[in-house]
Amino acid sequence: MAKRAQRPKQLLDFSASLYDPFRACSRRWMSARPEERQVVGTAAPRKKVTIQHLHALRASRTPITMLTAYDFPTGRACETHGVDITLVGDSLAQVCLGYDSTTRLTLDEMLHHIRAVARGSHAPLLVADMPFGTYLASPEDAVRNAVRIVREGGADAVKLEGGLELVDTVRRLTSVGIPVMAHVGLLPQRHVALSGYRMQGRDAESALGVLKSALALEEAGAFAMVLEAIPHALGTYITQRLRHAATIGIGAGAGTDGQVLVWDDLMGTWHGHQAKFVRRFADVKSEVEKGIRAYSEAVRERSFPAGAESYDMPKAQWERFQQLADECRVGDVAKDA
Ligand SMILES: Nc1nc(=O)c2c([nH]1)NC[C@@H]1CN(c3ccc(C(=O)N[C@@H](CCC(=O)O)C(=O)O)cc3)CN21
Ligand SMILES: CC(C)C(=O)C(=O)O
Ligand SMILES: [Mg+2]
Repeated sequence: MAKRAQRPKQLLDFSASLYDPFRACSRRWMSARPEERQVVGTAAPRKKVTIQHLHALRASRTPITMLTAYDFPTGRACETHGVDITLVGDSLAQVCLGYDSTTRLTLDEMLHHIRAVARGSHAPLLVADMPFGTYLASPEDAVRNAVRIVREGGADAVKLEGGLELVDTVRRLTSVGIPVMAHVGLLPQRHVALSGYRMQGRDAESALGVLKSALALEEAGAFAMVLEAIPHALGTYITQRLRHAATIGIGAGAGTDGQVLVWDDLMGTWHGHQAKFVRRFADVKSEVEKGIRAYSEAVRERSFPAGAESYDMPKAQWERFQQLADECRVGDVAKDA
């Protein structure tokens, strides 16, 4: 009895319900109508990740995994393989749409991709970047555009790049019930003003600037924040100074509450410049090459399709067809029509 009181009971309950697939499955089985059971099949459905769950993960020092997704299959992969937060990042401008900067992405383009991801990713918290220029003019403008991201896109929360200048906007969004993930440090949407994709907080003054932004954005209501390209000691320090907002690092060291990477960087399918913070966890690019090479070769040597990959016709029907076909003339076709 005394032993149990010492343990953070609530946190243990969270992790059990989140990660025990059998429990999640059996609960769904009990509540599902028969027609739903067919849809559910044998795969264990995951429980929805909430902001409360994320705070619990932070409190129990369980690292949070966030990964970008840009379409239905990548969204579904995040759902299937246990990612905590699916981010429809505006990096899609570069890695999916071929723009040279995230500043080129429109809200309508973003919405098109959020909707696709949302159809595949149900359990992870679904966060979407607000594209450049959709939250800067005024807090009202930000609310109007964030409402579209939630209502038309199906996102759970929005992410905004910026510091102190966004405090009013974050307060407005959270006050109307739109959860906000902040993004401080390197701000890719401002790469021109920053003279490139440069690490931030290298000297004491600029490090203090990042800390002030982080503290103010938490105070304004951000439930979490991305820390991008800052010294690892600063990433750890900010994480410790925040009272409840979860820090998700990308190039911010191992001391943050979680990590995020761009899908194509992780999979090894991004052909452009690779930042220092990227680790390739898979080599999908070479698999793609292998697949295309083998396919083209098989087509060119006529080994594809094989008999088993083609459709048969009963022999008698084929013989009858040949007779009919031999007698068939253009004039007959016109008469049929
Ligand atoms: N594929 C991809 N991955 C990303 O992480 C990403 C995108 N695209 N597009 C949007 C932004 C742009 N990002 C970037 C792009 C480049 C660096 C980069 O090369 N940084 C230098 C820092 C050098 C310095 O501090 O002087 C590096 O070497 O890491 C960092 C973040 C992050 N986002
Ligand atoms: C890299 C993450 C944090 C992002 O903002 C994006 O993918 O756009
Ligand atoms: Mg982004």
